[in-house]
Amino acid sequence: MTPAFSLAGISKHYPDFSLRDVSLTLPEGQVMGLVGVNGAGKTTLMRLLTGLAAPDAGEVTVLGHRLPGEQVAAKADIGYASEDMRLYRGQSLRWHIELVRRIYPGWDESYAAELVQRFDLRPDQAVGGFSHGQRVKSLLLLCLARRPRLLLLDEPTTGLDPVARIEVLEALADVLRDERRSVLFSSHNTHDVEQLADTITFLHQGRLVASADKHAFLENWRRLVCQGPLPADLADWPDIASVRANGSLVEIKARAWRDDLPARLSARGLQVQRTDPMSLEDIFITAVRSGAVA
Ligand SMILES: Nc1ncnc2c1ncn2[C@@H]1O[C@H](COP(=O)(O)OP(=O)(O)OP(=O)(O)O)[C@@H](O)[C@H]1O
Repeated sequence: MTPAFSLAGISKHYPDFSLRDVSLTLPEGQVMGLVGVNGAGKTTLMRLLTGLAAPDAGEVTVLGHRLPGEQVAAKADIGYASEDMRLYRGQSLRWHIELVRRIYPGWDESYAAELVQRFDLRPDQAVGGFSHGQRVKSLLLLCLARRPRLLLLDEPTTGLDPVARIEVLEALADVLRDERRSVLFSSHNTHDVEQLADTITFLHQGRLVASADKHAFLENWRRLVCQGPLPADLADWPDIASVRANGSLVEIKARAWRDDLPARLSARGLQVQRTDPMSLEDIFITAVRSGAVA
């Protein structure tokens, strides 16, 4: 099956920032969450996928089309919604729908009408009077009703108050459940992507820190609380991402959990007292600090 996109050895350099050697594939029909702090390179990565920016090295292929050469063909099937897209404040949502409908032949009129209902939007009100949440939902509607095969959503929940954030996430979850389209969805917030994504990719300072199936992350990472003397070489074990000792208590974060880890620790004099799963947020922070690379 053709992947929704693949990035092979991508680098992009700006004067004060570089995206370095990123290789990443999104299988068709999957939802990938792209998580990173401010300035991690999320928007840069999205812009490379839309053809708005060209890589300095590596290959970008979107829906089987090589970019930038075949970007016209690729763009017809990409829906991109980002924070800096603006609606015309004095115009209504209906006016915007008409504008986009005329540009895109694949526009699905009845789906647009369904999304107006589902997102609880007033199509005849000027969008300048919409709340931030309503504007985000309007942008999503204008993107989704084109029925693109690949949806790129750049931080759709940023700047929303908690109520609007939940509303947008629920609306998106509904839509994505129905659709099974390919989606790349970026956020600062692991909680947001956790609800929607099948796979999660962590980006930090322009590098891919880790990328895996959401359940694999949760399976592979564990926090262990142990008692005993700290073996000097523990931090070098390849399955251990971090070690913190406080007196005789030792906290270990394991990145490749296997059932034999407690026995191996015990053989070195460290008794495991408890083993806990880790949240995606904790996994992200630990992966970034330990410099784990996908
Ligand atoms: N056209 C450009 N020229 C110069 N620098 C750029 C350009 N575009 C992005 N950058 C720089 O690249 C870095 C990464 O920016 P990017 O917008 O990709 O990060 P981000 O992860 O999306 O951040 P945020 O979460 O704050 O939106 C930033 O330091 C930014 O200033």
